[in-house]
Amino acid sequence: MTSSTGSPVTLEQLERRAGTHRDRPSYGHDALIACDRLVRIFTADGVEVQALQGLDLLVAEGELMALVGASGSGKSTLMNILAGLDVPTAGAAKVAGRDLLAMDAKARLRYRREAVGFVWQETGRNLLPYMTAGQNVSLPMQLSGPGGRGRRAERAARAQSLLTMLDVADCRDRRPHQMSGGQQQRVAIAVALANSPSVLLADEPTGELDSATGEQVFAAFRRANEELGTTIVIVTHDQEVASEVRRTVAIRDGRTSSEVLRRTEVDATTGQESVVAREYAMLDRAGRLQLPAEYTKALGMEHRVMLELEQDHIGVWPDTPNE
Ligand SMILES: Nc1ncnc2c1ncn2[C@@H]1O[C@H](COP(=O)(O)OP(=O)(O)OP(=O)(O)O)[C@@H](O)[C@H]1O
Repeated sequence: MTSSTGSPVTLEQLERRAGTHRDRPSYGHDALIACDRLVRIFTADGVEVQALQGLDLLVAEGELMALVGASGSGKSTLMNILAGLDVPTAGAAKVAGRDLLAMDAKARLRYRREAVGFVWQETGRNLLPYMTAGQNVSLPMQLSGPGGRGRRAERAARAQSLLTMLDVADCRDRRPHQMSGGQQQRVAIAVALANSPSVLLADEPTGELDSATGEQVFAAFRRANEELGTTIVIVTHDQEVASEVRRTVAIRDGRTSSEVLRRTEVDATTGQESVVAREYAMLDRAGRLQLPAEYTKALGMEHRVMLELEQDHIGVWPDTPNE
């Protein structure tokens, strides 16, 4: 074997290299959500659908982030896995220290009750129709652990404070059909937060609402994130929601393909604040990079491209065999 300089690699160098690798912290060791080469294959009528094709995703504790992607790209499949409702075919997924592939039925139930909360698009799926908002929020606390969480009065007090935080205290004694869609979704967030989950997952939570109401619901997520520190992942088609979070991750064909990061910059002379957004392509751990379809189409890139390593960047050119 030779090194990059052409000289033979010594045993000592190989050992040192192996040692560095051993000491390196594992992928996503400090992330609250770590998906590593996640694969989910569905078989329907003998046909295989690869809904997730080696998806990598890290979410830090305390983040409020959005997932976007075309219909069928795998967003709901990922959310169902993170919610503990579905199990991946291969890969690894850890949420709040729990290995989602290794949980038995009992651990999975506890995970769903205590570690994650979810809010779905269909308002009717989030709340029990015959219970008031206050009862809906108290229920998960009652169901968790032996004897439920705290006494009845404590549960009612917590329900009241969550409803107040999310600006729907006036709905406490109303049943879902007596509330607007936006109020129902905010009560649903309170239900999801009842057992102080580490992660709150929301699949198109503003999908059935008009934009003004959707904004109020998004404000409720933001409040939960800021006041309780809950990590929140929202799947959305809503451009408004996607542009209001610090990080938006796009999923394409069952993989994370690009990411938009936003940060606030303050103008040195005027002191005025503005949000600067920057788009990044994802580089997976095997070095694979997914080029945006519009870029490859614009330059007629297909099958293979030419690469050149420059001092501070890598050049990518269309394959032009006749030149
Ligand atoms: N239970 C299932 N059985 C078979 N195929 C499925 C199943 N669930 C999802 N799929 C397929 O997996 C792919 C990803 O679906 P998924 O629902 O995760 O996409 P999505 O990004 O959430 O789409 P949308 O935005 O329309 O909800 C699709 O091709 C879908 O048809």
